[in-house]
Order: sequence, then structure tokens, then C-alpha cells
Amino acid sequence: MHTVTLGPSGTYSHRAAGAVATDDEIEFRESIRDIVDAVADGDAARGVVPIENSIEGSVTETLDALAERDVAVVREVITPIKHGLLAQSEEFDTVASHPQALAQCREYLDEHYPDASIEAVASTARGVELAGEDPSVAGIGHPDNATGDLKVIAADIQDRRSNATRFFVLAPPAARSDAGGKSSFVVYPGANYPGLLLELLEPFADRGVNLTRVESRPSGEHLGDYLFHLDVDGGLFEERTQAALAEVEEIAENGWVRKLGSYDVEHVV
Ligand SMILES: O=C(O)C(=O)C[C@]1(C(=O)O)C=C[C@@H](O)C=C1
Repeated sequence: MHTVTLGPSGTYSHRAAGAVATDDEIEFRESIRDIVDAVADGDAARGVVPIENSIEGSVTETLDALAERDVAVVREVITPIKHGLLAQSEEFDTVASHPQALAQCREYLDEHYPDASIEAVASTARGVELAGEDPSVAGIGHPDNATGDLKVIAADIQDRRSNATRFFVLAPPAARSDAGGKSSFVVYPGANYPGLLLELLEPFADRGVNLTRVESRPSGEHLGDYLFHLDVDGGLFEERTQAALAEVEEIAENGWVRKLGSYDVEHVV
């Protein structure tokens, strides 16, 4: 079975997927939700999705899909993101890319192309594809995608030198593991009272388990109702992580806790 990730060929997700699969094992999907669904439904052995960027923050589509579908996180892949501006010539009036990439280059675009129209498309590679078909369009994406008539008009255009994205490698629930240096959970407390969030975090602090990310997302039930995504520096094989989680499960007894799994981190270029 295949590994699915965001297409077409040449996305940053595709590059990250190279850490877990060879090119002939990779299949492309048009949206993050399609990738999570393919893994949850057993149509793919692995899925690779972006979760967080150092400039733009969380990829909310991923967070929401992970809260809704039962999949395991089995690895984290971190890759540097160095964007190029790719076009047939400097005579373009539209810049097309994935919303995350456009946001990561916002200051550059405001300074150098203040009059350009901005077009959000499904992935960076899709924006570059449009630039290849239409001389009035430039795409933002990895410079290796400058093939055919496309040139790299500018390199390293992200607003910070160190731009990096974390990706999760997803697998069907049966592949969930307690082994690994990090773990991720989604908690829906099903309650709202003063100090609730503090209560949810204290079990980790009490045992010296470092929290590496806390993110709240609307539950979708009603305004002001949230679920929380937690990443911790600790594996579920560790007694301290299990004990902290057991306390969290008690606090969330009117809601639910999803263990996404424990995993190791890999840096790839
Ligand atoms: O469009 C792509 O190339 C993707 O793989 C998506 C994505 C993202 O959603 O964050 C991945 C890495 C970069 O941060 C920009 C875009």
C-alpha cells in the first residue's frame, strides 16, 4: 500500500514524504483532509501532512482532521522551507501559491510586488504549475520545480532566514506506538470553568514532562467551546507520561482524549 501526501509532485509535503517512502510508493491527494481520510479508511499505509510552520504557525486543516478522524502519528519530520519565486519572466501580475507559503513570504511580496494579485491555490507545486502554463503568473515553491520555461526570479524569499515546517507521518490506528521521545494528544474537556486549562496542563508540569506545543481549536459545537492539541517531550512508554495522561482523562471525563501516539523526530533537507 502507498504513502499519500499533498500533490502534485514537487510540494514540500512530497519532499518530506521522501523520508518515509520511495517516489514510486507515493500517491498524491488534493487536500490534507483527503490524506487523513485515506489513512483512516485504510486506503493508504502512511500519510504525510504539514502540522506547523515556524513563521505562520499551525496548519489548522491538519489539526481539525486529526481531531475528527482516528489515525496514529508514527513519526515527525522537520524540513527547512526555502521558497523561490518561479515564473517565465519578470512580466507577471499574479502570484499563486499555497496560503501557508504566501503568508511566509508576505513581507517580501509587499515590498517587491505590492501591486501583484495574490491567488491562493491547493499547494505550492500547483502554483508553480500555473506559472508554467501562464506567463502572467508567478508561483512560490521549491526552486527545484523551475523546469521547462520557468526561471527562479528570486530565491530565499521567506520572511525569516530560518523557516521550517513540521510534518506528521500518519498511519492506521493499529500502528499506534508507545515508543518514541514525543507524544501528541487531542483533549476535548467537555467542560468550561475557571482554571480548567491549568488543571489539564499541571499533570505534565508536576512530573517534569515538558510541553512542546499547546493549541486550542474551536470544537465546532458552539462559540467559545474548545478542544486542545498537546505535544509533550515524553513517550507513552514512560510511567510519568502515562500517569499525567490518566489524570487528564479524569479531568476530561465529560469529553474525550485522543492519543495520537508516540514517535521520534527526524530532520531532513
Ligand atoms: O504546498 C506545499 O508545498 C505543501 O506541502 C503544504 C505546505 C503547508 O501547508 O505548510 C507545506 C510546507 C510549507 O510550509 C508550505 C506549504
